[in-house]
Amino acid sequence: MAASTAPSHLLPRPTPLSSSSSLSPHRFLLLSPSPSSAAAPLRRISRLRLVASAAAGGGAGAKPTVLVAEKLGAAGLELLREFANVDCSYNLTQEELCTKISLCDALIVRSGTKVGREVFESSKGRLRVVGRAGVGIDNVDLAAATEHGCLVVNAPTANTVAAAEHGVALLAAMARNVAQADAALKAGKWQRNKYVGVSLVGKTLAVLGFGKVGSEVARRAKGLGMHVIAHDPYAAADRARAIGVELVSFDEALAAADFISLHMPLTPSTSKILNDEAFAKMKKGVRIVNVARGGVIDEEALVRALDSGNVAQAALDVFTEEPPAADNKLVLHENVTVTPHLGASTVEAQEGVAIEVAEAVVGALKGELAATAVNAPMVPAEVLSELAPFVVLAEKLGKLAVQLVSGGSGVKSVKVTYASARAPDDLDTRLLRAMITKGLIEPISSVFINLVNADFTAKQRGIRIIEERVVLDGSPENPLEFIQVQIANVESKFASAMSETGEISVEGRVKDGIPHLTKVGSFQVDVSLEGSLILCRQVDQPGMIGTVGSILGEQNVNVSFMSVGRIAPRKHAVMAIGVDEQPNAETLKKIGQIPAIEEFVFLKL
Ligand SMILES: NC(=O)C1=CN([C@@H]2O[C@H](COP(=O)(O)OP(=O)(O)OC[C@H]3O[C@@H](n4cnc5c(N)ncnc54)[C@H](O)[C@@H]3O)[C@@H](O)[C@H]2O)C=CC1
Ligand SMILES: O=C(O)C(=O)COP(=O)(O)O
Repeated sequence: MAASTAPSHLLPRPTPLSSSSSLSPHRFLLLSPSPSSAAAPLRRISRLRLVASAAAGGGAGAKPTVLVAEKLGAAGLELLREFANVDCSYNLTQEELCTKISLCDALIVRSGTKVGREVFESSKGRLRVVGRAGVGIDNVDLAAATEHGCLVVNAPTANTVAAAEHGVALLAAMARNVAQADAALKAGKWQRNKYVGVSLVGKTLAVLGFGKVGSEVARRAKGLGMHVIAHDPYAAADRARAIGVELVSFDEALAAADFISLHMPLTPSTSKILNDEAFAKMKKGVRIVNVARGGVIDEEALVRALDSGNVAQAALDVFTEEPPAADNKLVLHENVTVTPHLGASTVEAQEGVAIEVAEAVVGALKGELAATAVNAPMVPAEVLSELAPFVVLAEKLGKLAVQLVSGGSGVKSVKVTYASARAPDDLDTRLLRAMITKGLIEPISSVFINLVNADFTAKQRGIRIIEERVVLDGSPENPLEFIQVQIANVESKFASAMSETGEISVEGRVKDGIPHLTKVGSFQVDVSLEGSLILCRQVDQPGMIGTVGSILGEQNVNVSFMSVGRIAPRKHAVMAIGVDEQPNAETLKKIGQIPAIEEFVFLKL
């Protein structure tokens, strides 16, 4: 099936098995099960599909359209062009971007384009992927992307070394007044005394943010003979130890540093982390390098600290507002060295970033895994392939359960039970939860649910999904024995679907790779979840299967599977009948008129 015609769904990220917690901006990847239509039998499912339909808005067979809004390396463009129509339109105004975006399936930006809520709203659901050709995603409204089911991917590794090298370049250039001396000499001034610098060797460098760039800066600074300490609340001490760096508290870092280098993302908790209070805790004459984000420094406070001499020098690659205003006091300050956000701007890094982001965007449009996803969970490929049939089962159980609710709405509390012989830590249920949510919500709304927006949408609709694990004895070879979906506090249009404890209850298993419905209410059944399903409760008596089968046969409705579950012989039984075609109203009426049939329901899978 062409990627452009594949239906797609996304799946959620690993969280504890407790609730439908909202997605947080962390690495992820999206998936959707292979098409579940008759054209793509479940038996053939070999892997899950990622996010988005490449054809969104483009019609069957149409190539997706990728808008590249900032300059991208040639190798990345080439990769994109093999798969998509590529529109390179640089320097768009917000208005132009919003106009164009409704015709695009993917958007690629660097740090210079603000991808705010209005962009997602203007896309009218067509935009499936935003690719950030770099690390920082502070210019992308992740909450809005998630709400609109749009995957955000970045290129987190290809510019690490470039950013670290730029940090070290600024550190050395600042310490030796390279930029100032260069400008003076070009202006005809030979000022050897004015530009006496300070040495790096033996000085203490505090790296704030010990991630990819921070640790590469630390490694290089060690090579320059500096004593390196780092502050990062989330970094592992052994990783720091391995390169001879001591992790310290924020205040300890500020107090001990001769040089401070910033390498954390801009988030609400790092915004203006270097402010008046922080500058007051630093050694007098400290020197600061920022190749992270302008917003992590309170720029006005830095001007004050520079003017007072508390901070001797700063070297800045990034600014709160980019480009900064012509009269920006930091840019004009004689003790500040500036570059125009060049950290990632090496030939090598830009080629690498372009390839990294193009691969992620194309992969996401094809429905493959996005290892660099930012607003959905990342699930290892081997976990995905193992879970594939269970993911299909999860969606179908959600779909069945919600169709059994009378009135079709009012679902507020859903309990999902996963029965498995595996240790709880060894079963990632995020995908399953997302697909159950998809199954529950899509039949009763017009919202498209994917891995990105499943938890958000459930929460928004007031649906609480409680997950529970039943740990079974036996071989943990299969990830799951069964999944049970129960909807509480609702009535059912098929009373037999109610469990003894009063919830609508459906249970399923995977048999030979095929999802099966194995229990409805308290009745055991066994019907493969393909096509559609008729559930009947009848008096258990001979000839029922034949009677119903011949009514369906009269309308040429093919029965794929039949199973009868009964509580006791000659009492009540529930018959589950899988059908390839949808019976018409007349046929369903005839089934309902069979005297022994007490109730029945037709369910679409
Ligand atoms: N100037 C430029 O052109 C470039 C800038 N960057 C920026 O550099 C920064 C770091 O990038 P990477 O190292 O690739 O990211 P990363 O995600 O590998 O590392 C960031 C680190 O900051 C830490 N962190 C988060 N909150 C913190 C806090 N309150 N205090 C201390 N540490 C905290 C995280 O735990 C993480 O270890 C990002 O802001 C990125 O946008 C990255 C590449 C190029
Ligand atoms: O990767 C990052 O976070 C950067 O800051 C690089 O930004 P750029 O892609 O050069 O606009």
